Amino acid sequence: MSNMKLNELLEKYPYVKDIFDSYNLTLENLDITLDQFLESINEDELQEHGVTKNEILATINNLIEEIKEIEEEEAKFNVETLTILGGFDKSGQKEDVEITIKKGEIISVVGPTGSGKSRLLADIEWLAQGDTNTKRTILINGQKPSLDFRYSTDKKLVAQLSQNMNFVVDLTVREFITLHAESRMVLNTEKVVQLIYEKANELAGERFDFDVPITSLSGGQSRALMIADTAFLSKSPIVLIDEIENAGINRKKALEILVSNDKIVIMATHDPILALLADKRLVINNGKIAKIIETTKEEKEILPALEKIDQKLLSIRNKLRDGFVINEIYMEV
Ligand SMILES: Nc1ncnc2c1ncn2[C@@H]1O[C@H](COP(=O)(O)OP(=O)(O)OP(=O)(O)O)[C@@H](O)[C@H]1O
Repeated sequence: MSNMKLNELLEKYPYVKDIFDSYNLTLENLDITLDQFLESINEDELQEHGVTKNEILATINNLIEEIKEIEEEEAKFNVETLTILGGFDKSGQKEDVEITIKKGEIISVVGPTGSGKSRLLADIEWLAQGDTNTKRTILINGQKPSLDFRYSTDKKLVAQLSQNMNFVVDLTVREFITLHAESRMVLNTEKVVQLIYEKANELAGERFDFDVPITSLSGGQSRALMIADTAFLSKSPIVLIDEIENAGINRKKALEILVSNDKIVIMATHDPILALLADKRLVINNGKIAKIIETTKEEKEILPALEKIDQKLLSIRNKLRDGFVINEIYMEV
């Protein structure tokens, strides 16, 4: 380590810069080794900070060890595919499916109320191994996953945005996001915190302040916050979304920020727009995946028309909310 040039060291481990900054050490020439740099530091300068060269070196080594451990953990996190092996429907009939979802795909889950959409998401979240009421099995990269992921609170393979988000901790919005960003060791915490706050407000119907307690947020605002938080801070490669449409938030924007090339997004929905935004939809009936439909080109083409109808409905809803009487102008679709 001490033989590494500063520019290589900082490129590989940018956090090391924070250690130098904390001792007010200016890095002028990055083309020298860490050893040479430490040798060049004035002893008096170090005494001011009550630290020795060896202690600085040890701090750097510890930090790098921690980063390596995090990177090894993250490698276990790489999900190329997720496979659902069918179990049994509500009547005990075999669910004859095997579906493999690839990284970068968006899948919607549709079906009547009570048909088993949330159950499918729960099976995925639990990484079911024939041990839920559906008897489904979930494989990751074609294999049985480590079930440690079930109980891990910080290293979750699956991030779940469920229908009800109730906060119980006594933190402000700013404190909540900052705490999470710090635990994720993101660079530029302040910037990320600001970004999440802004995005959450874009998604939420009504704006909320940075310094309000999270317990005072409305259902829609809480979900908007969790969506933005998941989008920018969660490393989970699989994101499950359960009925985003009921929260009164901007659904399309929410999906835009959640979807990224290296994630699998699976959402249960009653909303035709969200359903058609997906690459494929799983149709659930009586507790089983009854059909797997690839979204057709024609279906994608009718999306703008559907969005127009949706906008119209939204504006009528807002007029009603604001106490207006609806007249013919608003009824023209
Ligand atoms: N294959 C199955 N075998 C046994 N029970 C099942 C199966 N699939 C779903 N269920 C059960 O059926 C009930 C309704 O399922 P679920 O809540 O998932 O429906 P849903 O489609 O999400 O409904 P909604 O649209 O109202 O949210 C749950 O109790 C669930 O555990």
